[in-house]
Amino acid sequence: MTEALTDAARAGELQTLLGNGWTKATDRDAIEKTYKFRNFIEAFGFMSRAALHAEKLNHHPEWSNVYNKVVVTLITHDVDGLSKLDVKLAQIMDRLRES
Ligand SMILES: C[C@H](O)[C@H](O)[C@H]1CNC2=NC(N)=NC(=O)C2=N1
Repeated sequence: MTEALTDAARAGELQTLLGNGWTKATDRDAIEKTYKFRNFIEAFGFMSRAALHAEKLNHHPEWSNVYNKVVVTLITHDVDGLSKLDVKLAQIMDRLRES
């Protein structure tokens, strides 16, 4: 069972993500980011690569795509809030975005 994000991780890794384009959702304990790409193929390529990581982690994003934009929300449904899996997937997505 995944556990809620610790206070230490909230002060550490989570703050780093919040300085890197992620924002806290206003209505629940989740983080959100909009990635913008040059075109649909690049956006969809990002989603395909992120999907493989999500499946491997058994941790899945809430997301949507319109043309060159991918809007991502990360939350751990099992704890109804953030866990270290959300931090991990956010870090992976940011890394994929740069590659
Ligand atoms: C049964 C399965 O392991 C769970 O439903 C997993 C799948 N993917 C998940 N993804 C997310 N974002 N949160 C979860 O709690 C979650 N739980």
